[in-house]
Amino acid sequence: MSVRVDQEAILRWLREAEALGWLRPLDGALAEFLREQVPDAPPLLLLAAALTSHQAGRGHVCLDLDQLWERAEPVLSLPPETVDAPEPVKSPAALLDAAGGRDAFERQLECPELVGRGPGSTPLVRDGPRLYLRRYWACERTIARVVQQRVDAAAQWRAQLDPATVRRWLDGLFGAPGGDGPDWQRVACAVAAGSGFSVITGGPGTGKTTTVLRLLALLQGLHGGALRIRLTAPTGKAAARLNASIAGAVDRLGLEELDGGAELRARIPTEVVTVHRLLGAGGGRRFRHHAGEPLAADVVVVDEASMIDVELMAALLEALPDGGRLVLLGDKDQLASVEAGAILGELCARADQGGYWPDTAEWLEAVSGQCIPSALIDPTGGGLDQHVVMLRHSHRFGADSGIGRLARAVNAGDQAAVEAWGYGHEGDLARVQLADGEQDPTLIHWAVDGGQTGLGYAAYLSDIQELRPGPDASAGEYAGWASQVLETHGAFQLLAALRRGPYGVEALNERLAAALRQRGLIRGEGAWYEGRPVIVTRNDYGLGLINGDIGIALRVPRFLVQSPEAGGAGEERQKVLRVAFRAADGSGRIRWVPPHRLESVETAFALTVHKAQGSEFRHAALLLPDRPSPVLTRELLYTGITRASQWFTLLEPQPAVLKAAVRQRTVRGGGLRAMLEAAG
Ligand SMILES: Nc1ncnc2c1ncn2[C@@H]1O[C@H](COP(=O)(O)OP(=O)(O)OP(=O)(O)O)[C@@H](O)[C@H]1O
Repeated sequence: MSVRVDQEAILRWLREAEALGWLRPLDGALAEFLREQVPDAPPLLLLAAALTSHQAGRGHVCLDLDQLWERAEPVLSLPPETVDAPEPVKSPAALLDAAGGRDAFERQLECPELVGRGPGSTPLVRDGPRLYLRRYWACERTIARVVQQRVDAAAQWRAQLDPATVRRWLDGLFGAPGGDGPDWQRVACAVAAGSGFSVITGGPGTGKTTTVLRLLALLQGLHGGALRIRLTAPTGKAAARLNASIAGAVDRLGLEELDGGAELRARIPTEVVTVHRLLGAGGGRRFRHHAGEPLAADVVVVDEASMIDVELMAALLEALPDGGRLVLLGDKDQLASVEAGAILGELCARADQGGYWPDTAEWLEAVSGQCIPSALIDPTGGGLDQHVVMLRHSHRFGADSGIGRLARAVNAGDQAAVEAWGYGHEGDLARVQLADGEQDPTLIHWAVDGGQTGLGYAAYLSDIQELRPGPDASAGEYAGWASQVLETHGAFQLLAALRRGPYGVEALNERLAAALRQRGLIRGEGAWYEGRPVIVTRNDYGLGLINGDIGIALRVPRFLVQSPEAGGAGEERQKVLRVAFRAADGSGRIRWVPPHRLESVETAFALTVHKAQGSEFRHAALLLPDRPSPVLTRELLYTGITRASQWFTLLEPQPAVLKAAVRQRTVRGGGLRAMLEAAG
C-alpha cells in the first residue's frame, strides 16, 4: 500500500538524514535547488537527485536504479557503518516502498525540465537504468568517446609495426621466450605497442612497473629514441612512490647489454609527476592542457590508475594529442578512487576471461612469440578487451606465500579457502581472534609489539629514544635519526575498515595512544607529543606536503629548525617539537614542519584501508569490526591484505564478519562499459 509522500516529507527526510550524518549538506541542498527551479518537481525526483549526489560523494558516478531497487542499503551504504536505522528515521528503501514502488518512482523521474536523456542543460541525465549529475555524465561520455576512437583505430596502430622487428626487440629485452604458458609481460608489451590505448592490470608484484619500463624501451627502440614520454600518477603519494623506485627499476632492466642500450636508457624518463601537474593545474578548475592545447607527449603512462577519478580521467583523455598513446597501469581489484569513478575496474571487467579475438591472438603471437591460451580467446569479445592485459604471475608472492594465497582466495570470493584459514601464526600469516571485543589486550599486543613478527609500533618509538643524537650532534645527524625513525615506523601499520565506532580508526588511535603512554613509550599529554605519527589529509602546496604523507613528531634543537648553519649552544640547543616528513622528491631529505603549521593531519596509529592505498608495509595488521557493514567488502579486504609485503595479521572479534566481507562486492555505479558497448 502506498502512502502520500510529498515534497515536504522528502525534504524533511533529507534534513533528518543530514542531521544523522547519513547525507552531506550538499545532497539536500541539490534537492532544495531543484525545487526552486521547478516548484512542482516530483518529490521522488528530489529524493533521487539527493541520492545521486550522495552516491557521487561516495565514489559512484551515478545512481544505478536497478541496483537501488534490488538492494538499496548496500548500494547506498545507508544507514552507514551501522546496521540499524535509528527510529523513527526510515531507511531510504522503506521510503521508496512507502511511496508506491518502482512504477511510481519511474513516473516521477519523467521531468524533462530537470532530467535530460542526453546532451543539454538539465541538471540530471538519465541513461538507461542510470541517473547522473550532468557533470559526471559528460565526463563518462568523454572517456567513452576517446577510448572508443582509439579502439576503432587499432588496425592503423598495428599496421605501423613490423612484427619481426618488434619480436627482435622483445627477445632482446626479455630474453628468448620459454617456460610454461605465456609470459604476460611480453604480451602486455605487444598489446601496448600496437595500440593507442592500453590497460595493464595485475596484482601486487606482478611486474607492472618492470613491464612498462620494458615497453618504453621497446617503443623508444622502435622510434629511434625520439618519443616524448611522460610518467604520471593520480595522487602525489603514488607519484612520489614511483619516483623513488623507478631509477632502480630502470637499472635492473639490464639495458646496457643491448646494442645501443645506454642511449635507450637515457631516453626513458624517471621523473613521475601527478596528473594535475602534467595537465597544468592552475588556480581554477580548468587545466592548461585540454583538447585545444594538447599535451606535448607521444606516450603518457598512468600508474595506480585505479585511483583516478572520472573528472581527472576525462581531462587527461581530452588533453591527449591525436597520435598520443595512453597506457594505464593498476590493480583492477583494489578499491577504486575515493572520488567518483571506478574506471579501471570497468575497463578491466573482462580481463580475467581475456576475450581476445582470434586475429588479435594471432597478431600477438606473431609479435611476442607467446601463444594465447584458447580459454582466453573469444570471437564475441569486446573491442576494448583487445586492449587490456592482465599480468597473472606475482614475482613477489609465489605459490608458497600465504599472503599471495589469501589475497587470491579473497579476490576470487573463495569462501571455502578463507574459512579453512585457522587461527594462529603460520609463515607470513596470522589470524587472531579478539575474545574480549575491542578491549582485548591482544589487539594492543599486536599493534605495539607486533605479535610474533616483532614488528609493531614499539620498534620506532624505541628508535626515537635509543638512536637520539647526542647533545652536540649536527643537523645531518638529526636528519639521519629522523630518517631511521620514519623507516622503522613504515615497517608496520595497523589498518581498520571503519572510521567510527569501537573498531574505527578514531577510537583505535585514542586507545593506542593511551596504551603507549601507559607503557612509557610516549610521554606528555595534549595533541602533540614526541612520537605522534600523523597522516596529511589534504594537499598543502605551501608546505610541499601531499595527501597521504606520513610524518612523526620529534624533539629537535631549536637551532636546527631555525638556522641549521648557526650551530649554537646552551639556550640555542633548547628542544622544540617538529614533525619530520620525508621530502616527496625521492631524495630522502627530511623536512621539519612546526606542528601548528599542519592544518589537515590526523593521528596515524590506525589508518583506514582507503588511506593506506598506494602504500606498502612489511607488516600490516587489519582489524575487522564485530559485525558486518556495507563498507566491508571483498575489495577492501584484498586492498588491506596486499598492503603487507612480509607479514599480514588479521585481528577479528567475530569470524563471521570475514566470511560476510568475502561475499560482499563493492558495488560501483558506472556506465562506461555500457557506453562503450553501445558505441562499439
Ligand atoms: N619477469 C620477471 N622476472 C623476475 N622478476 C621480476 C619480473 N618482473 C618483475 N620482477 C620483480 O618482481 C618485483 C615486483 O615487480 P614490479 O615492481 O615491477 O611489480 P609491480 O606490479 O609494479 O608491483 P607493485 O605491487 O609495487 O605495483 C620486483 O622486484 C621485480 O624486479
